Amino acid sequence: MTAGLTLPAPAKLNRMLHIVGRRHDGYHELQTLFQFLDHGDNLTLTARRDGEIHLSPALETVTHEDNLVVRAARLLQRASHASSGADIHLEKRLPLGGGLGGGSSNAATTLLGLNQLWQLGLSLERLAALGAQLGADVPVFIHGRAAWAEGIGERLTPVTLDTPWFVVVHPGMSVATPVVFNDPQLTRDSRPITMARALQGGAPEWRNDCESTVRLRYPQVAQALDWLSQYAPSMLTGTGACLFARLDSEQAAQALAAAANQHWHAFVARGLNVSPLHDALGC
Ligand SMILES: C[C@](O)(CO)[C@H](O)COP(=O)(O)OP(=O)(O)OC[C@H]1O[C@@H](n2ccc(N)nc2=O)[C@H](O)[C@@H]1O
Ligand SMILES: Nc1ncnc2c1ncn2[C@@H]1O[C@H](COP(=O)(O)OP(=O)(O)OP(=O)(O)O)[C@@H](O)[C@H]1O
Repeated sequence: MTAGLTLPAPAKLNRMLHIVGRRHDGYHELQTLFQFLDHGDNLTLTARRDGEIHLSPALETVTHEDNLVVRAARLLQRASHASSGADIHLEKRLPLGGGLGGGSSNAATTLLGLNQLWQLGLSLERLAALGAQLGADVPVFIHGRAAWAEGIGERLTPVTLDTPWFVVVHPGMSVATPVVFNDPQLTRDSRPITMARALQGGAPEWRNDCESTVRLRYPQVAQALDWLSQYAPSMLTGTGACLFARLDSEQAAQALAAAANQHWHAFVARGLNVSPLHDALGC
C-alpha cells in the first residue's frame, strides 16, 4: 500500500473587511486583509489507479458530491484529464460556516496535494483560477501568502502583517454567508482605501463591515463579541460566526481562551504570513 500525503488546511482570518460595492451578478466587492492561522484541518491523500474519489469521514451536513474536497478533486481531474483517483481522509477541526474559510482551505489543499500526488505540474496561477470556481476564498489559500485582496477577494497582493496570538471564539452556531450578503441593511458603500492605508492598521480601518448585520441577526455573536471585547481588541472574521481577539503573548491568549471556554468553544492560534500548507510542500 502507498503511503498517504498528509497536508494541513489552515484557517484564515480577515484582519479587516470592507464592502465597497456590489457587482451586477450580486457578488460583493471587498477590500480585505487575509492572514493564516497555525490551526486548521488535515487531509491525507492517497492515489488510486481506478479514477475514483473516496472521501472519509463524511461531514454530517454536506453530501459527498457537494463536499468541496470532492468538488476540487473532480475539477482537477476534468481540467488536467487525469486518470488517477484518490482516497482522501479529512480530519475536520474547523467549524462549518465559521468565517474561518475551512471549506475553501480544504479545496485548496486538495488541489495542491493532488497536483503533487498525480504529478500534474499545474502552476499556482492555474490552480488558483480553478479554485476560484469553487469559492471566493480558495485563491488566497492556493497562493499561501497573507494578502491584501480586492475584487470579490481574488485580486491578491502579498503583504506582511504582524503575527500576534489570537483567541478565536466560536459562538456555537453557524452563519450562512449568503444570508449576510443578501441582507438589505448590509453596509455596501464603504469608501475604497489604499493598501498602504489599510496596512497602517488600527481603527477606523480595521473593522468588519458585516459586523452590524451579523450582530442584529445573530444575538449570540453580539453577546460573545461584547464579552471578548472587554479583554482585548476583538473582531468578526469573514461573515462570522467566529470572532477573534488579538493578544500580545501566548500566555495572555491561553488565559483568555480558558475563560472563553467556560461559555463557548475557543482556541489559541498564531497569525502566519505563509500558509503551513506551503511550508509543508516547500513552495
Ligand atoms: C466573506 C469572505 O469570507 C471573506 O473572506 C468570503 O469572501 C466568502 O467566501 P466564500 O465563503 O468562499 O463564499 P462563496 O462560496 O464564494 O460565496 C457564497 C455566497 O456569498 C456571497 N458572496 C460571496 C463573496 C463575495 N465577495 N460576495 C458575495 O456576495 C454570494 O451570495 C455567494 O453566493
Ligand atoms: N470540506 C468542507 N468543509 C467545510 N464546509 C464545506 C465543505 N464542503 C462543503 N462545505 C459547505 O460550505 C459551507 C461553508 O463552509 P466554510 O467552512 O468554508 O465556511 P466559512 O468558514 O464561513 O467560510 P468563509 O469564511 O469562506 O465564508 C459549509 O456550511 C458547508 O455547507
